[in-house]
Amino acid sequence: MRLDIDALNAPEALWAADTVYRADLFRDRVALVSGAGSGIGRAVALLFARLGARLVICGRTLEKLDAVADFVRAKGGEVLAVPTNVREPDQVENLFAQAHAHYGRIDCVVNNAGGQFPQHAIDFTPKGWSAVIHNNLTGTWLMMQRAARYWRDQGAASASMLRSICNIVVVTERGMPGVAHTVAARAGIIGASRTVAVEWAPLGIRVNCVAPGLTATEGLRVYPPAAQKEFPLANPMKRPGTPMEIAEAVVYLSAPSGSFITGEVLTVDGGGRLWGELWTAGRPEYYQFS
Ligand SMILES: CCCCC/C=C/C(=O)SCCNC(=O)CCNC(=O)[C@H](O)C(C)(C)COP(=O)(O)OP(=O)(O)OC[C@H]1O[C@@H](n2cnc3c(N)ncnc32)[C@H](O)[C@@H]1OP(=O)(O)O
Ligand SMILES: NC(=O)C1=CN([C@@H]2O[C@H](COP(=O)(O)OP(=O)(O)OC[C@H]3O[C@@H](n4cnc5c(N)ncnc54)[C@H](OP(=O)(O)O)[C@@H]3O)[C@@H](O)[C@H]2O)C=CC1
Repeated sequence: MRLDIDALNAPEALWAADTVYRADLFRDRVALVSGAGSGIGRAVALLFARLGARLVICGRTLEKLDAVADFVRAKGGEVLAVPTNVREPDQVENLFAQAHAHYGRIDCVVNNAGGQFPQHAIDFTPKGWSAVIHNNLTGTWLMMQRAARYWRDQGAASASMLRSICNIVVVTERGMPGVAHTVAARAGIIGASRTVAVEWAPLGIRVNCVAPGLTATEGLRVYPPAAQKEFPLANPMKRPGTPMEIAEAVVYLSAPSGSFITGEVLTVDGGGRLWGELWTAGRPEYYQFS
């Protein structure tokens, strides 16, 4: 399979890509995107910026954030970049404090930061399991809860406020061999999202998830060549999704187009939930065809 990862993720290409949304959709809004220095998070941040949003972006690596921020500013957009490890409560606190001090408001939060390593579950060490659970379950949870407290402290919501949380997860229905730790973490986020969609509705907050299937980002390079070779078998379309396709789904849920949607998981996987095989750590002999 030829994955044109660099071309699909180039900021200029993302900025020029077709979008179904109107250019002022997020004018005067503030969108906070985690893990925005690369891949899906960067595509989401750039789409928000193209649609008029002022950005808060975070991730652990300042250089990656600066590159995105410089690009957006060169296009006339406004960005606050705050290096943050979402696993650390104090850093999450600092992120929201800086965002409020800078803009005085936050409208949408996209919890995209995350990742894992491929390994057969029987070989997980306690430390490896914990690292993935902390990154993807605890980190996303800390961001969700901080956002809800922020909006609660802002007072009653008005009809014009978005107050949207969108969590990037994985498709969990059939599990995913080779990444059981991340499937466990993301299933936890889906369950928590459905629960707080109810608890936080009185605060005017909507909570949804986007579950991408195989998506062509830099992140795929951590997978072994044997797994990468089989990635076209991941869905009936026999291709990876693009970061722009995921970004359009995130915007759909975050914008007024999603105003009657909460507690939902929007799967964007080319039908991979219905047909396909994704052996992230390679196909075991037992499952070979011959
Ligand atoms: C095609 C498949 C689709 C599946 C759907 C999802 C796709 C994607 O998400 S695409 C990619 C997204 N991006 C990434 O996954 C980024 C790369 N991953 C990581 O950064 C790490 O995996 C991390 C999430 C665990 C990073 O956390 P961190 O705390 O920084 O972890 P450490 O590097 O310190 O490692 C802690 C601990 O974890 C075990 N471990 C880490 N890497 C591996 C590995 N490659 N193989 C086996 N075990 C690993 C290990 O126990 C580490 O401890 P030490 O042994 O003491 O280093
Ligand atoms: N690509 C795919 O096929 C799929 C991806 N996903 C999920 O989508 C999200 C984005 O992945 P993708 O763009 O592909 O891969 P990337 O690896 O490019 O993106 C992950 C981003 O998250 C940041 N990040 C990771 N851990 C933390 C942390 N603790 N605190 C703050 N930032 C963090 C990373 O930056 P830094 O290291 O600088 O902190 C990086 O920018 C992830 O949650 C991923 O698991 C889900 C399904 C499929």
